[in-house]
Amino acid sequence: MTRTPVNVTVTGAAGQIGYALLFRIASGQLLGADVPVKLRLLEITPALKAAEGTAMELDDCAFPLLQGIEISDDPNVAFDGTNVALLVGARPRTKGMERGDLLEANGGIFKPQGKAINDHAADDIKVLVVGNPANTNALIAQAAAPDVPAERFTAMTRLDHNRALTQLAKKTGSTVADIKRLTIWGNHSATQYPDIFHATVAGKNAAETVNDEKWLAEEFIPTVAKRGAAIIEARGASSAASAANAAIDHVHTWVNGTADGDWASMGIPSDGSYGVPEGLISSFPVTTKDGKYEIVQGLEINDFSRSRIDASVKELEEEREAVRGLGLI
Ligand SMILES: NC(=O)c1ccc[n+]([C@@H]2O[C@H](COP(=O)([O-])OP(=O)(O)OC[C@H]3O[C@@H](n4cnc5c(N)ncnc54)[C@H](O)[C@@H]3O)[C@@H](O)[C@H]2O)c1
Ligand SMILES: O=C(O)C[C@H](O)C(=O)O
Repeated sequence: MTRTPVNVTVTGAAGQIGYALLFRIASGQLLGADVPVKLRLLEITPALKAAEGTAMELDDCAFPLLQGIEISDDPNVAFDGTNVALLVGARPRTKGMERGDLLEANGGIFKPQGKAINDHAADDIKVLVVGNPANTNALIAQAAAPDVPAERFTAMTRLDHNRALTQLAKKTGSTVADIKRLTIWGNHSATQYPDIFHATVAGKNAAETVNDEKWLAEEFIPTVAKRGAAIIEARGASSAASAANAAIDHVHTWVNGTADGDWASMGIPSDGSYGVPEGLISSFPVTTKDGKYEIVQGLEINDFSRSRIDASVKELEEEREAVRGLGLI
């Protein structure tokens, strides 16, 4: 194998998403079956032993593409020379915690990580934020990394995208492979807007195929937007394997490109497209090629979609104001 290994850092590596993610990265599913990787696991000090246990299991898989594992509780070490950073570890909301407290606690994680990325990561660094609130955590990390191009900081809405694909496939009696051009707009939260007006099912417009606005408004959108809470209710823990799968999809698509005639959803810094204020990290339809993404332009946004996109964007603006008020950006 002659290729230089790609350094991939995973934060929160001893957590449940970390456990579902690391083996897939090491097996080549993140970047490609011919791309060797070196893993850097970042954890808080009390979780280092658990991360070591995961590293032992990774060793025991004898993955041909895995060329090294380093474990650290220091972001300056974990992000040194890294090419792909998956920021998974975050502070969950606990009982009695207000939203402001949650944002502040996560600021204490994502600000130093952003700075460490700024100071130590490789020039081609790509960052995916998974830890919630993902869009605003990405904004915090980005603000702490002024030397890294802003567009390298992204937030995960691919799980929402995948959830929407399956719900639409079930409704239309098709398979997810039949569906193209679905979009998640806005925040990775209950205000997100899964949009099927530009989607196609087996080549036909999805909204026309469904032809059921009541289902769209009262079943599809709430099912997708509240799926995270439904999983927590059912499992007693938040989604892990499906979140890890979406992280794999997000980075794989970013690096390897979207298929002709299709697009994906990514939380990315807005350039002002579709009336989303510049700089907000909001989900858009994107095509990707050669490791770069572009927002799909020229989509007609009807009134039904407009009000829902605006509501989610408003929430993102409020989160941005809150972290600005806390001096985090
Ligand atoms: N964007 C999405 O679609 C999506 C989906 C599912 C879950 N999530 C979020 O992903 C995050 C992780 O979920 P999980 O189930 O793996 O949680 P988890 O609690 O099982 O694991 C989190 C890990 O992060 C570690 N951690 C905490 N602070 C850290 C720091 N400063 N540096 C490094 N590691 C740190 C913890 O020690 C823990 O091992 C949560 O915020 C969750 O809400 C997002
Ligand atoms: O961790 C959560 O709050 C839910 C998660 O973001 C999900 O969408 O499954």
